[in-house]
Amino acid sequence: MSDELFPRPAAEIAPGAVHLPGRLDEQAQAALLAACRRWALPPAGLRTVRMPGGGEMSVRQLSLGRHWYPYGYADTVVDGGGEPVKPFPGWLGEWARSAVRDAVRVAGADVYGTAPGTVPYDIALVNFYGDGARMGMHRDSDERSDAPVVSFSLGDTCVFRFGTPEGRGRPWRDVPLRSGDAFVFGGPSRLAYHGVPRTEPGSAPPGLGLRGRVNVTVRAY
Ligand SMILES: O=C(O)CCC(=O)C(=O)O
Ligand SMILES: [Fe+2]
Repeated sequence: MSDELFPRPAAEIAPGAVHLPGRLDEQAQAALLAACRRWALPPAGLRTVRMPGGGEMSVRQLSLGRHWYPYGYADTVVDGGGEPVKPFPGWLGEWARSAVRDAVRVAGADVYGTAPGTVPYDIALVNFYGDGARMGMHRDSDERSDAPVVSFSLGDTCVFRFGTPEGRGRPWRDVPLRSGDAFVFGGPSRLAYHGVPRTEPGSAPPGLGLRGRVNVTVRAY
């Protein structure tokens, strides 16, 4: 990005886990945020997720293509009002495939198996982090597909903690994700534990007009 003091290079954080800084330019960030604001409206809009143990996630969420609930996918908001989930937009799948093609340039042609750029992405989870929201260490393991997960970040910078498939503890790496960054994890890291221990309130680019952080993770079922 043009306002970087030092350029942040693309980096492989763990085998098959690639940070792509500045993947979305200002215009693409604004377009994705505008779409998130439309998707956040009811029906099947932004909601507070209740965990089976009775607690609530501090991150508010919505789904596209398939509705995620703890722990599975459904066609309707089965743990809420029962509405059909909003469709997954084809352009978002194209953005994800394009990020995977870039990740392959960093991590190597074989890391995600064959033809990573042709993955039929059909699900997105949109996460909204207000001040103080966080996401505990978890694996994205409710999908049947082993296609790489692609995440796009908007707004406040966060610390993205990326560990191993073996357990939620160390070793892990803490990667700052800024507005416009993408992060791709697949291959040997597809089921790695990851989470967001904190965001930096007020760190969003001033021009974006967002207080908080939005993350969009694109997945194949
Ligand atoms: O907010 C993030 O960067 C990560 C989100 C995440 O891990 C998820 O939605 O499963
Ligand atoms: Fe996740």
